[in-house]
Amino acid sequence: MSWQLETSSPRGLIKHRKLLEENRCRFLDHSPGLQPIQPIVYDSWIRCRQFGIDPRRHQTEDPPNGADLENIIGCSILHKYSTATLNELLIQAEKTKYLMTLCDANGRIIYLGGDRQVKKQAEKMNFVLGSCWSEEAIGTNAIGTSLKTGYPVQIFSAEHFCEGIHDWVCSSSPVRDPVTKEVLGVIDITGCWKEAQAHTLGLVFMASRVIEHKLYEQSLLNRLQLLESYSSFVLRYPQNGVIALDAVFNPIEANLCARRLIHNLTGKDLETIWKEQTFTAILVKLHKSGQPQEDYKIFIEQFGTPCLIQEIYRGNQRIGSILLLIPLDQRTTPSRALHNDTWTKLQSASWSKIVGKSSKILSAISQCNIVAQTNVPVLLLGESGSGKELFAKAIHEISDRREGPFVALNCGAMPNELLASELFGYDPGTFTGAVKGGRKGKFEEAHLGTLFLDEIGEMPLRFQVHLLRVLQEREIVRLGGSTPIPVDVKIIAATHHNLEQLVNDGVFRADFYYRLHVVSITIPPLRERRDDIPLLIDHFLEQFASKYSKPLPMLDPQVRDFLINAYQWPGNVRELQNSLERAVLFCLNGIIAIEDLPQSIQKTLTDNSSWTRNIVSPANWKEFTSSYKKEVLLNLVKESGGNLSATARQLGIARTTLYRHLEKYGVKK
Ligand SMILES: Nc1ncnc2c1ncn2[C@@H]1O[C@H](COP(=O)(O)OP(=O)(O)OP(=O)(O)O)[C@@H](O)[C@H]1O
Repeated sequence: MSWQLETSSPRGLIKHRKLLEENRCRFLDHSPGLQPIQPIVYDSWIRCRQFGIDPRRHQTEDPPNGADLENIIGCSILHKYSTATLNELLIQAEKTKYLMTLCDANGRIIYLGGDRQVKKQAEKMNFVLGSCWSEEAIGTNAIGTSLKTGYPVQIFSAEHFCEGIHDWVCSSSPVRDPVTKEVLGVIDITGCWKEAQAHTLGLVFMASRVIEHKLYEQSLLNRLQLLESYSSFVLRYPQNGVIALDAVFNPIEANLCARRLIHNLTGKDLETIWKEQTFTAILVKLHKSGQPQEDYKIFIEQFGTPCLIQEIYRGNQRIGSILLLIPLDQRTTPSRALHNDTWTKLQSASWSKIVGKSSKILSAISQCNIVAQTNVPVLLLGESGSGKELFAKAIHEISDRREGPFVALNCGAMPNELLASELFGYDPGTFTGAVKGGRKGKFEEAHLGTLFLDEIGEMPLRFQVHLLRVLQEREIVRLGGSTPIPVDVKIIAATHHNLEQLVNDGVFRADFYYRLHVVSITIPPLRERRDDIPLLIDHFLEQFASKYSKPLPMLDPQVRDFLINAYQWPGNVRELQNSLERAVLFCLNGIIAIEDLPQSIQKTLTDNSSWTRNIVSPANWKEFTSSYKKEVLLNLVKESGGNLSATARQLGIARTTLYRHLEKYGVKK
């Protein structure tokens, strides 16, 4: 039988169909009439004819060499975020004698797993890591056809265009980019045709959905990081136009300065001019033609002003860029600044008062950078002494209200009867003994600025409704008065309580909670960001040495290790600050010993065995410094009576790893 004829025309296809009929085609079993072949297969065969593929082929081309392949896989974002899901599914695939693959947008296999025997058989058609399964390479097959059409497909036995693949059934589903919707690759399950199951297609479809969801989560994180960079630019270059562009150069955010500048120069708004002038395409072309650089200068004629582009990366993935428009009168300044900067640590002067470099504190700072640009209420959550007020002040200082007042009120420290007059003020003659001309309340004092309401969880229930009304109507009425006074105030509230719990307990109004909770930012307790402790110690030692005109003292290394790695800091930064102030005052010979610290800390340190037991866990072992690790190892081995298995268990490490550690840190049994 001549294969040449079979696919050259629709008639030929019918002949091909005959071949299927003689061989194996489940579609014929069910519909012996007119539609024996899936239309998707029919269309694919026609394409294969056009590509000039020889239907007698038995295998696809060889994969690229090891290094090239490693490079392809290493650069694949799809691979990075799919492997965990595929590994889970692989268990099922292996049991049912199937192979599971992930292919990139070119049809190249970048992940392959499954039953060893089946893998061996599949090698005959070059179904191996790195080989290409596009339609152009090997004709109709689920991987290539799914890529070509963008649909999930199952290709069964003789539906494959090439003879060498007729013993197989494969099911593939495309994975799309959650933002651009472009097909990034396909998930495929391949097995022997005799083991065919219609529901395999459902399985790959679900797998592709799960992976798309993971990619979506990542795209949200990318977007968050891009907006953080954007906020840093806005803060750093308040006189410049700043535009955030996504990975394919679409504008997603722009400051007022950029919008005004573009409108003045072009008479159109940013989005319109961007579309009309096809800037996206121009920038993509420019990006592709140039050497990969972190930042570069371009001239956009339509804006009539030089621009700088800063590429933004998350790990090694380019997630977007920031476009900085430089007005003609300050052409050189930002450019010089751009090149001098490290770009990654863009913190304004206000943040420099907040000591810390842990990821948790940096993430809180970034969130504050974003909310500072808006007028929505902010709720700061965190234990007492963790720095909520410091953050509230910083938000105020970087917002465009910084010229206005920052007014703080501790709702917990205020007697209930005085709360109303403190917040809303009173008119003359309201109380006996009150100030004669009446008095402004905190809201009026904070007009055009920020009102920080500390310990909001302590606010009496019946009073919350008044505050809610002010938040909604943006005006107050003084006690004893009747004229509404408009107030333009940004509210930052703070609490160490779990407000949701208070709402459930009926002591906090749900409507007030939701009004405050538009944006909540958590300031983590000090024990959860131990990276910050050494910085804070050094900062406070310097601060108090200078305050009391003493030489900079040294902290006993063992005490320092204990404070950094083990102590739980229930009073957070305030406790650390107060402890070190006391220590600087009382220490002798310039060395701070354990006796110079408060009793509570001394007691925990001397009760050595209990803190070792309580504090050491598999989760925090990795965070300890080397000298402290030795200390911990010694204590644990001692406590366990030399039982190394028990010690390894407590640390969550293997016995062999424990031996290595004991040797490394010089602990002898
Ligand atoms: N990251 C930090 N860097 C430097 N000082 C800090 C930091 N965090 C807090 N502090 C200092 O610790 C002290 C306590 O901080 P702050 O008053 O802001 O905490 P708080 O969470 O508002 O406490 P409370 O809930 O008890 O009112 C302040 O003196 C503050 O300056």
